[in-house]
Amino acid sequence: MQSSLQRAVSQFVSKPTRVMSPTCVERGEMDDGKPVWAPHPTDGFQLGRIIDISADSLTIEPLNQKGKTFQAPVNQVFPAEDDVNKHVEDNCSLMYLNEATLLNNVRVRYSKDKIYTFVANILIAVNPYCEIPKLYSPETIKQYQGRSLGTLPPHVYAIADKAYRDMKVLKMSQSIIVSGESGAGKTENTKFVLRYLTTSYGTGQDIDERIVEANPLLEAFGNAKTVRNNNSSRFGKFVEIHFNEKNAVVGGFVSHYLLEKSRICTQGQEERNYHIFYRLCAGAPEDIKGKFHLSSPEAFRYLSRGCTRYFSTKDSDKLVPQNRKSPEHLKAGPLKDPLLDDHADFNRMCVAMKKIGLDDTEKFNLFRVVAGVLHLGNIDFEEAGSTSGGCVLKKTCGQSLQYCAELLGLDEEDLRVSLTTRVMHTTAGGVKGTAIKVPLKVEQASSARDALAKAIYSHLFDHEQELYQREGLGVNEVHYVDNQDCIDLVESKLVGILDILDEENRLPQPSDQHFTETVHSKHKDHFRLTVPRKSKLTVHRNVRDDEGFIIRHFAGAVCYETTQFVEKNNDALHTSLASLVSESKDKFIGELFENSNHSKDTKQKAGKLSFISVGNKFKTQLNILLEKLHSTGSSFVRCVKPNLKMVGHRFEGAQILSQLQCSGMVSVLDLMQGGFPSRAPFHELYNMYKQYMPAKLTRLDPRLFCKFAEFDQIMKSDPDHLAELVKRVNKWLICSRWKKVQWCALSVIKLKNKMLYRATACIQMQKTVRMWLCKRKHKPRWAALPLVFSVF
Ligand SMILES: Nc1ncnc2c1ncn2[C@@H]1O[C@H](COP(=O)(O)OP(=O)(O)OP(=O)(O)O)[C@@H](O)[C@H]1O
Repeated sequence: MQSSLQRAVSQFVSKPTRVMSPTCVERGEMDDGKPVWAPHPTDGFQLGRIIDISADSLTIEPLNQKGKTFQAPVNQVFPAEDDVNKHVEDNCSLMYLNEATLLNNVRVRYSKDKIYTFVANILIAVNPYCEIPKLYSPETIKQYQGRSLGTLPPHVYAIADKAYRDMKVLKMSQSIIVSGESGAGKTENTKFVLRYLTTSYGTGQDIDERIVEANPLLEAFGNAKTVRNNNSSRFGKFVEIHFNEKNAVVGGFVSHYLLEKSRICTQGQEERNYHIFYRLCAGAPEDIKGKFHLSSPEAFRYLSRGCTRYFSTKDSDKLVPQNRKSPEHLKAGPLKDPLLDDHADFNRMCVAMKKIGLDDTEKFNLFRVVAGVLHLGNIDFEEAGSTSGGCVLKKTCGQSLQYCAELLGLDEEDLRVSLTTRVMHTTAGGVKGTAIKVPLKVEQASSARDALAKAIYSHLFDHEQELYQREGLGVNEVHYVDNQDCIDLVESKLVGILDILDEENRLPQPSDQHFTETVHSKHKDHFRLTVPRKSKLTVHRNVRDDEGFIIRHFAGAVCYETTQFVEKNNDALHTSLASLVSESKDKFIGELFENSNHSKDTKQKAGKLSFISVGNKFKTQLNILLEKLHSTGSSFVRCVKPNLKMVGHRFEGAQILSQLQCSGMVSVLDLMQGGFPSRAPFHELYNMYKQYMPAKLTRLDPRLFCKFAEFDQIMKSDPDHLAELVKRVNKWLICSRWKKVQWCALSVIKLKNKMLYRATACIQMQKTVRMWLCKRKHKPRWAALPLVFSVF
């Protein structure tokens, strides 16, 4: 491998001949018969030869299909490397930097189980969907400690170590931003970063363990199977690791934002609710199962409408009693995933709970509430048949009501009444403030039940987090960012989609259709917003204009179907239910709702079903996250999902290419066109790094100082290599000075020769001019001489 010093020197001094984004045609390379990368519908790019060119397209003959040709736009054809099977650790060391060579490099590396690739200091991580031997072993962790980027093969550990060293040296907090689509590997890579930092730079105390162990519990309550990812995190996460003045890990801070609450009550047919529900059903010991009246997922409305199969292996499937399996599971068998196993994960989760300091009672309480939510979902309503227009509980639901009340510590009758009526306080006429009970219709009671389930579960989710805080791991809430004009469309005051939605929620009779129509009418000419029928996809074209809208995001167009938007935007729980749970005689449930806004708000605004905007919460959280990120240095990991089938060793080029484009990697390559991976004024770099350089080097002029090396390599935090590096830099400096001296001597000689030449030329010119002047002066006399001679 080329040493990084050499890389740095070649980058700044001799400037490698790189050919960048201009197409091969623009550079006149088309007629030398070299292979080029041309678009391919599924592979992203294919190798071919240019046969002909027209004004804006090229005729390409694929290398593997001689005689067949196709047309490709000029700007989508790129030069290929001479050896297309060659791969490099840092994509920037390729001769041609373009999206096709990037995709090919990532492809070749992926085929050799090299899932990580650098593009300068950004790490691309392709999800292998299988275990790669030794990739994350303790030995590998050791190898990366204190080693600079580029000295070892690309790895998420290298990024973690760089962030750690930057924090140590620059005395500034660092962020590692891990991005990618669902299932691309963000959670896994974040876990590896945590494991790396706590293993390498922990204090050896159990706080390190707790930071890592916090994950299984968070995942159990916040992750679910979706069609795109078996273990999809349905909440945003911002994990902080705190270091003391000796740069050792002393604590952590897990921030989360907006759990997907709708999943608690409904899921798509092939999706599941949160893992915890299935783990409890599959793995709970018989005594817990009995106490919490658990059975198969099929028996619970909140689980039965989605996929009811467990994740298990051949062996663990035998450990799950038959009566806990749904007919669907018995028929189709278990779901398979190398990292998921509901039965075993239940036990793993119990161990993790113990490790983070939860005792048996706390564990029992968590499970009890989860079971309570399941039984709550089974409560059903029917019309009362009286003139009140209200509803009553279905007779068959008596047991669910009893179990639910028992598990949540509520009075059975109170729960029944609170689910079927709403308390209103009179504001006019009669005695002001008199409470009256308004009967609820079947749909209203069902919505109230679901709202209660969501509120209980999300409070439970927040309450885990509080436990971490108590144990030295904290919580707060944040959100994520997108590009500016889209953000304005969504966020701006009054006309932004979120504000339009809030406005709709405040109407006496809000509706999803009216909200959608308002969005379209307020943004009729907005470039980023359009109606579903203009979509390229048939499935979107079937959506009516008042049922959705399309936003053209940077990453591509997304069709938002607006059914349930109004409902999802309201976090409020009606008064009677909110006070019912907050006054539960069960201490644990009481605590869950103790400091909740619901109880405060609903008391204050009694009389109306208050509105708590989910969208607004989102905005606030986003700003908090942005502020945090602004105050830190950043490193980036771009995760890539290799295929939609979620299997190993399958590289679907076209969709990987689109992920690389959307993650900005292609733009990064364009940025590198000049050969400089990053840009900073010379004096800033000089000031930042001079204290870590030997005195000999700091005396140099900032411009020269900045020329000679990759500073990261010379940082104090790389002590093993510092002496060697300084030696090399010195050598380079001597060489470069010697070259300068040689150049100076040559220049002086050249100048002397030039001066001599000019002096001779001057004399020659003087001679010529003088002779000419003389001749002119004496010409009359000289001309008269023959006449005088002829007279004599
Ligand atoms: N480095 C890896 N090695 C082995 N398997 C991996 C790796 N990264 C991801 N996976 C597999 O891919 C699955 C999805 O990864 P992960 O949950 O990290 O995706 P994600 O980007 O966090 O998705 P979401 O946004 O839906 O939460 C994992 O459950 C695991 O099976």
